[in-house]
Amino acid sequence: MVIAGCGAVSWKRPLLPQEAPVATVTALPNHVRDSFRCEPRPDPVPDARDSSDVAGSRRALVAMVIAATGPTRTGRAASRAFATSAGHSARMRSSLTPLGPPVSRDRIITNFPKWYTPHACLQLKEHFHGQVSATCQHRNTGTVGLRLSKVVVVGDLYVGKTSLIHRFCKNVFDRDYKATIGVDFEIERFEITGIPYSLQIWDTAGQEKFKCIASAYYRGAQVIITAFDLTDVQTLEHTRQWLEDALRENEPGSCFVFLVGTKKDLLSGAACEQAEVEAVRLANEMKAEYWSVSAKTGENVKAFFSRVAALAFEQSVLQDLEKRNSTRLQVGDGDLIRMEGSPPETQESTTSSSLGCC
Ligand SMILES: Nc1nc2c(ncn2[C@@H]2O[C@H](COP(=O)(O)OP(=O)(O)OP(=O)(O)O)[C@@H](O)[C@H]2O)c(=O)[nH]1
Repeated sequence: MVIAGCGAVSWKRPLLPQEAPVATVTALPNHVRDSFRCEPRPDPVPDARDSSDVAGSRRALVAMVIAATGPTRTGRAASRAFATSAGHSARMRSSLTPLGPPVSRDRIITNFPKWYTPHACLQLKEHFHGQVSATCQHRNTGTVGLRLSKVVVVGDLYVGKTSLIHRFCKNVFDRDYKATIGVDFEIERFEITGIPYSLQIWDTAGQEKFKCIASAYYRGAQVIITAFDLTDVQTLEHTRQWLEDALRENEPGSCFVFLVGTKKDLLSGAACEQAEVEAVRLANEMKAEYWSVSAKTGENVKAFFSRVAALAFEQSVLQDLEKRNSTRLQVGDGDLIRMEGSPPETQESTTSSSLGCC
């Protein structure tokens, strides 16, 4: 937040749940500013996996608004909002194009990325599920390649959520702290076993006063990342509450959960090990996968997000296959296609042949 003089404050207006990143507004009139204060929860967030076109057009609109208002705004937050949104619209265009430009080489995943520690990981296996590999080989992944998986990053203020996302998405690190106001997001495109796949990574504000805005964006998450600062044990303790809040907005069992210790560069070997023991214990309680990372040095950042993308992708393909199979079974087993007067054997053979031909 940047003080612009005379009590005027440069704001990044909190996103409406259906919106993309937003213009920074300088010197908001009080009645407008009041309307941004914490209100009852806004409309439900549309599932990110189904709303890319809506978000894309809104994002383009927002970018235009920002372009129009840009010169009147001051402060770092303003330029950051502009840069971010412009980046979004460019990136979004390509993510909406099914056969868009190839992704950069370091976003291509061919082998299942490994866990950080086997003591707190969601899956020990080192290969994609057999069915997933076969489906991808035949390019038969249905709509998975066109979808976005929503990833929500939560945790106390100052733990390094924004820095982690920016290191991965933009390969930058900023030592100056700029609080996130409300939410922001990035879209990252991958190619996983030959199939295009995108993550929509939501950065939420850790400050208590913005929590009610941020929590409106938890819904529809396929992945929840709870971040804490490895040098501040209190932030680890608070992850339990952050996770509870995020899970409350989602279907039970529908999210992958990660616990991420940040600022690994600030700890020596022994101190880091000690902090990790505590974190792994909590990760197991939370049924989360644990990672230690450093946004400053970049250590483990790419490996971590690759793991997130692979797990989310595999789950999306499996869900898609399951949906297709259950649709076939419903058609095959339903009364609608039962042939009146057919003997039971004929009915059965009708059912199996209808399964085989779909
Ligand atoms: N040394 C070191 N500093 C870091 C690292 N990650 C973040 N920081 C610093 O920690 C401070 C807070 O980082 P942010 O990424 O803005 O924290 P945040 O969790 O997004 O904070 P909120 O937006 O308020 O929720 C900044 O000054 C960063 O430069 C890291 O890996 N190593």
